[in-house]
Parts: sequence; structure tokens; C-alpha cells
Amino acid sequence: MTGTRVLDVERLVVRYPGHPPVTAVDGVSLEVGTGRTVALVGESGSGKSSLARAVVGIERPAEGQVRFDGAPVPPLGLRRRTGAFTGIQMVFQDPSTSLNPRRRIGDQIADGARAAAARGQQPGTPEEWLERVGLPAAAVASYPHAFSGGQKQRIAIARALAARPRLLVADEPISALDASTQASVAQLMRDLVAEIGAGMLFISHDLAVVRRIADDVHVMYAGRVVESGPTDRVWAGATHPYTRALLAAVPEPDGAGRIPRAPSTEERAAWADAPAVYTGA
Ligand SMILES: Nc1ncnc2c1ncn2[C@@H]1O[C@H](COP(=O)(O)OP(=O)(O)OP(=O)(O)O)[C@@H](O)[C@H]1O
Repeated sequence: MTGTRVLDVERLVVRYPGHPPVTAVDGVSLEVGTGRTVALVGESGSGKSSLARAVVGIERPAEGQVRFDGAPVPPLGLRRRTGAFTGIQMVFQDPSTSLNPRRRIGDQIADGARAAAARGQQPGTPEEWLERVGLPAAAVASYPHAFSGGQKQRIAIARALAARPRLLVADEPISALDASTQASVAQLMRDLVAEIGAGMLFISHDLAVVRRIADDVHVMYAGRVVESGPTDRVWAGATHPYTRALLAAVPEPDGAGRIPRAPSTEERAAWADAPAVYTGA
């Protein structure tokens, strides 16, 4: 990792109550530095969203810890009530549900900018932010319904980054968008996050995009990180059998890699049993 460490996840366990309880994240450690994009990949149900939810304070760690700028992340409810903590921002899969349909775009971006200003930071105006994400400044006066899915996601990105976060957590931010805009929105996120000196935790099943924008990658399988390292190293020389199967998967037209057939019980057992590896320099 280069840059200042902004996120530090240490042996995190996330467990959901039930009979039996589900251990969704099982002892994961990772770091994100300023100016870095760190990707989480892995099949559905491997625990990526649960990890993201613990990072932003929606889930409480059952074990281990999540530290942001060296201190434990306050629970999200407390942050909402006090409004004091905007160092972490989120971008979700569906911008239609994350934007308020009844408020003008400019007012929604201004919320983020106000939070940055309250921390003594130069926030930039909503018009400037719209232009930075490739939309006309005049869109400040419009409501979300006037925009396409890709444009709404650009607006959600503008709102999140106007708050000048130190960390952006993006959970499948491009998977609901048209295939034609996915790569450009991901690249935009990466560039803007680096420009404001933040770090990004980027969750995606789109391996082609991850390869293009992520500095580091963590491959999750059954709640554990089975392989991690600089993205180019992992692509060039993955050694964990799950990563190898994932990377060997035929890319789908949307750029996502999928393991083309249902893996056998033996394969799944081998993936679960193989030791985790760091594929580094
Ligand atoms: N609120 C919940 N209560 C109980 N179990 C849950 C809950 N949320 C997730 N799980 C379980 O935890 C495991 C990990 O789920 P999670 O959503 O974190 O995986 P994921 O890798 O993000 O998957 P996807 O790509 O489908 O979103 C799964 O077995 C899931 O069924």
C-alpha cells in the first residue's frame, strides 16, 4: 500500500443472528491508502457487501475491528444524528433509490458541499461538481427523474465527493448501468477519488473494469479473502485455485467474468481448503 492509510480492517468477522447464525465475513484484513482504489471481487454471497456495511458502520463487527484514520468507525445511526462525521461516503448500486426524487440535484449536492465546508475544506459548488462528473451545470435546477441511470449515478458520485470524503465505499456502483457507460463511470470514480486525495473500496463483479481501475485487489470466497495483491500481479500470477477459476472464466458480453458452469462439491471444498495467498512483488 502507498499513500496514508485511511482504512484499516483487522481480522473482521461479521455475523448475522439466526439458527444457525451466518458468518458472512470470516476474519478479513485489508487496508486502503489515500489515492488508492482497492477492489473486492468474488461470487455472490462471498461477503463483499457485508464487509462494506461493516466499514461504513451499518454492521457492527462481531470480532476484529474497522479503523478509519486510526480510530474505530462510529455506528452510522450516531453519525446521522450528530452529522459530524462525513469522512466516509458511499455510492450504491441503484442511484434511483439513493437520490431523493423530490429534491433538486443542486440542493442534494450542496448537502455534501456544506459538510465539507463545515470541516474547513474547499467544497466546490454544485455546478462545478456536475461539470466534473460530465453533466451540464444547468442540471442543478432539475430533479432526478430527468436523468438516465448512468447520469443519476454520476450525480450520486458528485454528491458523495462534494463532501470531500477521505474514503469512498462503492458497492457494485456500475452493475445497474448500461454496459456502454459502466467503464467510463468507474474510471471517472477512480480519477476523481485520486484527485481529491481519498481512497476507494470498490466492489464489483466486473473483472475487466477491476483490472483497469484497481491498484490492489482482494478476492473473497466464502467470507474469507483467499488472494490479494497488486491487481496486475494477481492477474499475471494468481495462485489460489478460486482466483484462477474466476480469472479463467469466459468474459460475458458485459465484461463480467463468471465461472461458466456450476462448480462441483470437490472444487468448492478445494477452494475453501486452499490457504490464502498474498500475490505481491
Ligand atoms: N441481513 C442478513 N441476514 C442474514 N444473512 C445475511 C444478511 N445479509 C447477508 N447475509 C448472508 O451473508 C452472506 C454474505 O452476503 P453478502 O451480501 O455480504 O455477499 P456479497 O458477496 O455481497 O453478495 P452479492 O454480490 O450477491 O451482493 C450470504 O450467505 C448472505 O445470505
